[in-house]
Amino acid sequence: MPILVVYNPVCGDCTAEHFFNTHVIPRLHTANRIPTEIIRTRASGDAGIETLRFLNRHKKDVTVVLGSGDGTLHEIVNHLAFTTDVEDDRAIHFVLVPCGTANALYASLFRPAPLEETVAYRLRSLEAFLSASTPRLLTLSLTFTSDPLGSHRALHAAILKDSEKLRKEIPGIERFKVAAQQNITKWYASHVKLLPIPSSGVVLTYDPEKGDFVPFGSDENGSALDVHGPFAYFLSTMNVDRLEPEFRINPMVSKSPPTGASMDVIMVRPQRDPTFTVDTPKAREKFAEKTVAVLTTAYQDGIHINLRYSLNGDISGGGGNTVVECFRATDAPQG
Ligand SMILES: Nc1ncnc2c1ncn2[C@@H]1O[C@H](COP(=O)(O)OP(=O)(O)OP(=O)(O)O)[C@@H](O)[C@H]1O
Repeated sequence: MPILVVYNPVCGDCTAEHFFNTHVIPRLHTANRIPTEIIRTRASGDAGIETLRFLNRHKKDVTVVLGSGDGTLHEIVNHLAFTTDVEDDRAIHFVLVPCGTANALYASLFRPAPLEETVAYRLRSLEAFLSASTPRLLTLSLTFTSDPLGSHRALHAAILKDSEKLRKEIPGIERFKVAAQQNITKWYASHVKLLPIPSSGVVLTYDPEKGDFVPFGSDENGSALDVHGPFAYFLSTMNVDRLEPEFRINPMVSKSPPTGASMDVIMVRPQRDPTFTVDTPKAREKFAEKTVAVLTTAYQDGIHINLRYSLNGDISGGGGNTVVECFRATDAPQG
């Protein structure tokens, strides 16, 4: 199978090229899997263009050994998704070499073994490929955004956008925390319609008592679930249980893996706080302390999804509403 090696020299701390020259390419050679082509991206968008060009040159299944973070992989997938140039029945195997900042997909698929040395950890996907292990299928979603007001972004998108401006100054994952602080008092007025998972006909919600998903209340009849904001945090994920190696924002992806195509939605809605009365700048500032507190516990192996309010609005071990809501649903009409 033809092998395309692509790396992004500016992702993460800009060491992908060195890592590839020192470890990845020599390892491919010793395993006698000689790269068909090696591409060093020159600009944003290059990885997608080069992958498509490679696919068109080699009319069969291909392997892409990709040295980057999540963004470059996302670019390739997006580029291929919107082209009509590639036959549908082609298999594209990705071998991920984490060189980016967060590497959420890699960190979700591969957990470091105790005392595992960093280079060996980063070569796990490559070694899996060389030992012909069975590839993992991932779910892809096609998202259409229609926002009549044009200006609303959910907290997670806001963090990503603002963290990009900090890349030079803070090359590591710390920039996500700084960007989160810059956006934490914002609330996002919006409304989301969650559609039932086709295989079960229901929208699922996480129940901390059961430690698992259960059908959402009255929606066992299979109807869509309307969720109204404002939202202090909103994220939808597929395939990943974490957004950086220790920030396990959606532990249910690994604890209770989806059986078919679905997406998980994680949200914090301030109006679930029993002490919420009225939306004022002061109330937002006060609630931001709770958002920070609850999201910080995602770093403790994702325990945030079990936290509930007590009657006085504290979020430490009460029996009221969950602070974070976690749903499993689909985002598009089926059939
Ligand atoms: N040669 C290049 N010059 C400038 N930008 C590039 C180049 N090649 C790729 N890019 C861009 O670099 C950006 C960052 O890459 P990527 O997202 O893979 O790394 P990261 O942001 O450090 O990691 P992560 O997404 O895991 O946090 C991408 O948006 C991509 O378009």
